[in-house]
Amino acid sequence: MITTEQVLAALSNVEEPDLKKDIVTLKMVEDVKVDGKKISFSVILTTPACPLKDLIRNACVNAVKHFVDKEAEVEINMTSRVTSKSTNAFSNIKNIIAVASGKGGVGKSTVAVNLAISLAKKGAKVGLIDGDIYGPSIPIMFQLEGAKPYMVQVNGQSKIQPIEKYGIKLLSIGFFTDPNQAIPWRGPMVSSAIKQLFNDADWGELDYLLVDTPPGTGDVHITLAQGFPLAGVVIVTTPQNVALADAKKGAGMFRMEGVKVPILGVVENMSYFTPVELPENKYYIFGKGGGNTLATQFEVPLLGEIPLVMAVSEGGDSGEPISLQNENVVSLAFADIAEKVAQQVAIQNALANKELVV
Ligand SMILES: Nc1ncnc2c1ncn2[C@@H]1O[C@H](COP(=O)(O)OP(=O)(O)OP(=O)(O)O)[C@@H](O)[C@H]1O
Repeated sequence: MITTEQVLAALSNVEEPDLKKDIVTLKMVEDVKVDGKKISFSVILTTPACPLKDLIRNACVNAVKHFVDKEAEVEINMTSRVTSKSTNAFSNIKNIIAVASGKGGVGKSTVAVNLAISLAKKGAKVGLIDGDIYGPSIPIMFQLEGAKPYMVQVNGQSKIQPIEKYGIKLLSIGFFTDPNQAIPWRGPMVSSAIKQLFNDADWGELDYLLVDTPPGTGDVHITLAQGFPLAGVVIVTTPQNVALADAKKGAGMFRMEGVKVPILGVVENMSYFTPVELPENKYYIFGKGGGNTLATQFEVPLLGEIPLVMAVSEGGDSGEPISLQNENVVSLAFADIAEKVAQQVAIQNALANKELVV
């Protein structure tokens, strides 16, 4: 007769490739049930966007068949519980991810929005803060210009209710300012506005809260890096040398002593132009390989390369970001980037919690 102990012993041969420990030691296996040759259990991944899901599932099936019974009928419920740093002060927001660039106009907001949508499509609970005080573009990208968030009472306190669209909870500085009026932002004002978006809003439970930051390194970045337990930062660049040089400075700020925010990786946007009618033709109009060089210099992954495609800017302007579509080259690229970001967050959390030693 097969026992649950035998199943667990077999599964202790399955290694989580990123965390480099077996899935039983990592407490990723739950609800083991045995009924004759029918064996079922749950595997709890570190994120619903886990790129290793199929690999781990296959390894589990193989381990049970190899070590327990080759005729076993294995049923696995692949589920997830998103991890967080144990020092994270927010009990409801598991991971805050900043999206930053050195230069303006490289597609930072485009990446932040499509990344948020791609993570939500994988089943994660996602929030997005538009912290680009100088040019908040998220209201336009979600067709929410002029929208005003409601206030709600939470435990006797008045809180801002984020606006929900496409399954994402959103707050933008743009919801509280007049788009026709330029605001002379001073350091302390910036800092308190950003803090309010976090602390005075009713975010509920979130797996990932993405923050779109202004270009460069300024008060928003300092406030975030010093005041919040960031899970990491995603650096967006285009391939040109000028963009790369600025991206290097931007990324460098997060590496400074006293800041030390993990860089999750580099996204190269507008990597090449591809005509709709000839998708196999790639024209590297801004140069080739810059994002990869930057990622190598910082010893971080290149998370992906997004082509220059008209549908991306059309999606942004019309309030229907391209990642809402399914079988599209760009939305597939963003889906892949979302998996890689979630994977890097899980690795950084494991490192911070001393569950992973490198
Ligand atoms: N891969 C792409 N293909 C085509 N157009 C793109 C692509 N990425 C971004 N764009 C367009 O380029 C413009 C700038 O993008 P976006 O606003 O995302 O940049 P940003 O870096 O956030 O800018 P800012 O400096 O204002 O914060 C937008 O019109 C956007 O739709």
